[in-house]
Amino acid sequence: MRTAHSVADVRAAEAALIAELRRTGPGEDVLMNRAATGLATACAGLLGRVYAARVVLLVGSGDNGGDALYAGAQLARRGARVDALLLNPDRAHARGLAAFRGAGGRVAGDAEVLDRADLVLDGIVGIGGSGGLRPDAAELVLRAELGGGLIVAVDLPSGVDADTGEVVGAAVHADVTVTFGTWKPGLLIDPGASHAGAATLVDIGLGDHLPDPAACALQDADVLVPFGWLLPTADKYRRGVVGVVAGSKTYPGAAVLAVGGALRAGAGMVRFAGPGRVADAVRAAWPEAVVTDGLPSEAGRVQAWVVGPGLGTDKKARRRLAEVLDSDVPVLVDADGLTLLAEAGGSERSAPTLLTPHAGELGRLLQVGPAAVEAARLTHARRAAARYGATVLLKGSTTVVVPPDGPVRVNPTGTPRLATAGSGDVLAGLAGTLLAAGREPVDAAATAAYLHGLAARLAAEPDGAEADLVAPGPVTATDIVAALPAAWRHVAGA
Ligand SMILES: NC(=O)C1=CN([C@@H]2O[C@H](COP(=O)(O)OP(=O)(O)OC[C@H]3O[C@@H](n4cnc5c(N)ncnc54)[C@H](O)[C@@H]3O)[C@@H](O)[C@H]2O)[C@@H](O)CC1
Ligand SMILES: Nc1ncnc2c1ncn2[C@@H]1O[C@H](COP(=O)(O)OP(=O)(O)O)[C@@H](O)[C@H]1O
Ligand SMILES: [K+]
Repeated sequence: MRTAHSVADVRAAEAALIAELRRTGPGEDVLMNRAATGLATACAGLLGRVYAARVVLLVGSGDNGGDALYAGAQLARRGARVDALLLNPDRAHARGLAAFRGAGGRVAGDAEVLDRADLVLDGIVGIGGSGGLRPDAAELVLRAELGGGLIVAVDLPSGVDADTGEVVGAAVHADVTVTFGTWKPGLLIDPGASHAGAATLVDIGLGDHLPDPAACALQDADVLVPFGWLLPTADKYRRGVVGVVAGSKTYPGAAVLAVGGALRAGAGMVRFAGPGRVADAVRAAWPEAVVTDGLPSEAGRVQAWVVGPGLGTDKKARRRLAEVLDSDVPVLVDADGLTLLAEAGGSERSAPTLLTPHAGELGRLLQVGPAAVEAARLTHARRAAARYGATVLLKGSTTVVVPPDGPVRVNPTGTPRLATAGSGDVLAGLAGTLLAAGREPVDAAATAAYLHGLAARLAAEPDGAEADLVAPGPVTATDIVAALPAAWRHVAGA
């Protein structure tokens, strides 16, 4: 699990560690020196040959600039030609600047050095930042970007909000980000995540001083293949019976895709309830589904419901949604189900509810526009979780899962290949089965998003989940369903 901590928690952990270090001996700037050593090592790796390389530091007035200066000093000692552009010369980190000068680093009088740099270190602002870059900093960053050298962000790209990934105004687009002590949520969540480039973590010893994370991102090893599959005593009820209420005359495909996602998530049984023609389409595509063209209440007992994909918003759809929400089992509400839920202002339920909106649907749930949601994904997902007393999986360029309390999950397997009609229906079925198998909503949602992204990557490039962006060829929602077994095998290491 990749874990990220809030700025407040990072600061508290740093203070505790510094106090401990002071008791046992080492003096000033010891953490900053650890950070700078990790940073200089990463830069040396990127440069290949440090001797005679041209490095420029963009130095703000806080400790982030201090990191850059100490790292610049180390590179200068190894023979790099290092120039520092001080945004606020009177307030640059004094000891860092002295070390930098002592190592042969130079303070540049002109931004021209950016035009010829092999590598630019962005030490303008780190976790102490607020808002976008100030105009003078933004001008230098633009020049650095045009200069064509590699841009390495110190701790996080300046202008990105460390706690949320929000970017208000200008921000650095880094090729690489070297972050210290722990991940920051803003490096995992868009738009911040797309400013970070390839991000790496340098350990500075905060370990024991860090509390529970604010956000986590699953990795392969965290996705547990349901044990029930392997038990000789497994039966279809123990593996999970999921009910799917989806599709309409206009959108029969949504039902077919949601049922496909549910089946390929390993359901013991998928029960489907939908109107005649939709039921026929589901029967034809998935003979293994147990289909009724009656109401959800006539479908038989299930351990979780999925309601909403392609459902429509007419009177019949309302009735179906109401029946499902009245049940005492976990319910996943998606798509048209969310539009109806937004109209109703919510629903009182005894069992957990999982909402899976995209930005437009989340906007409807909160009466704000989709652009506002995209710009502040975590903030809005949190608001919806609180308002609706539900776990919220917000889809899009970074899928985030917000439980009513506890750490947020951020999905690392997402790929723009998923942005194809019907792929959300597959995700709904997939997450619904995991709910039916007894997973907590946050776990069901995060695991489903992880497998969904992985399946899209594997559909594009069966030989490697990592290669998805370079592999040619489009991926359809049906391809994602077909690749789900390969995604399970991938996480199981088979
Ligand atoms: N505290 C510690 O022990 C450690 C801190 N470290 C570094 O210290 C950083 C935090 O340092 P600080 O708390 O001094 O804060 P920062 O250096 O992140 O930023 C504070 C300074 O930036 C200015 N500023 C704020 N928003 C700005 C914006 N949008 N545009 C331009 N300037 C802006 C502020 O006026 C202030 O002078 C971390 O990100 C990390 O790089 C590391 O050295 C590890 C150890
Ligand atoms: N830019 C993107 N990067 C990664 N994933 C994306 C991107 N855009 C959309 N997705 C994913 O694609 C899926 C689309 O779902 P949704 O919007 O519900 O579409 P539909 O209703 O057509 O099925 C979601 O899983 C979402 O997270
Ligand atoms: K920075």
